[in-house]
Amino acid sequence: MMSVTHPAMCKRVALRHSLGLIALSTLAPVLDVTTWTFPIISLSINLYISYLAARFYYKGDRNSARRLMEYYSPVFHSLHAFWSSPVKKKLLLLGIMFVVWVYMLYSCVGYCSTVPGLVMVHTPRGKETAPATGRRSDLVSRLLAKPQPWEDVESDYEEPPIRTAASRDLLDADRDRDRVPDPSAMSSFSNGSGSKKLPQAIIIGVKKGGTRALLEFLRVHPDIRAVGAEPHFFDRNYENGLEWYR
Ligand SMILES: Nc1ncnc2c1ncn2[C@@H]1O[C@H](COP(=O)(O)OS(=O)(=O)O)[C@@H](OP(=O)(O)O)[C@H]1O
Repeated sequence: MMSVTHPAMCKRVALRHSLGLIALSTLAPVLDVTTWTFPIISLSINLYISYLAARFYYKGDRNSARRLMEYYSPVFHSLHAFWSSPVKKKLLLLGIMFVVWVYMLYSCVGYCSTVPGLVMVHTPRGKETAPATGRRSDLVSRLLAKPQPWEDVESDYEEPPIRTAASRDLLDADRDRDRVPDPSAMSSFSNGSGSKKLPQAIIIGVKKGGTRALLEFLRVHPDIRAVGAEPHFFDRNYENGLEWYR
C-alpha cells in the first residue's frame, strides 16, 4: 500500500529497517540477550540485505524490490532458489528450524547459568553475607536438611540464617509436617550440664502476630537459648506431657 501511495517513503523505510537490523543484532549481546556469536554470524546476511535495500533505494525498480523482499526472508529465498520439491523444502525448513532451536538452547543455557540466585546465603557470624550465585547447591542442601526441633545455642551457637519468606515458609511446612510426638526426637534444652529443663520464658502470640520475629531477635543474644521451631506445646502437643516438652 505504502509503495503505491508513498513510494519514496517506502524506499526510505526499507533502507532504515535494513540498517536497523545491524544495530539491533549488535545491541542484543550488549543487553545480555545473547552472545557475540549472533551479531558476527548475522553480520554478513544483514550487510547483504542492507546492500539490497540501498539498491532498491537508488534504483526503485521492480527487480530490486523483489530481490530485497526475497532476502528479507532468507529461508524462503533459499527454498525458492535451490529447492523445487515440496518434500525437500519441508526437510530443509525442518533442518533450519532445528539449527535455530539448538542455537537458542545453547544461548539460553549460557544465559541461565549467569542468573544470580534469589535468596541470600547464611554465613557464620563475622563473615560477609553474599548472594547465592555459585552456592546454590549448598543452599538447597541447607533448605532440604531436616532442621533440629531444638537448638542448644550455648554449646553450638550459630546466628540464625537470613531467609526469604519463601524459603522460611518451606522450612515451616517441613517442620510442621515432621513434628511428631516422640520424646526421643526432642533434644534437650540443655544448660550445658546435660539436664533437661523447662523453658524460663514462653512467647505467646496469635498467628501472624510477629512471634517468629521476636524469637529470632531474642536468639541473637548469646546468653539466650531458644527453640529452633515453635513447639506448639500448649495447643498441639499438650497431651504428650512435660517429658516431651523438656
Ligand atoms: N516488627 C514487626 N512489625 C510488623 N510486622 C511484623 C514485625 N515482625 C514481624 N512482622 C510480621 O508478622 C508476620 C509473621 O508473624 P508470625 O511470626 O507470628 O507468623 S506465624 O504465625 O508464625 O506464621 C509477618 O507478616 P506477613 O509478612 O504478612 O506474613 C511479618 O512480616
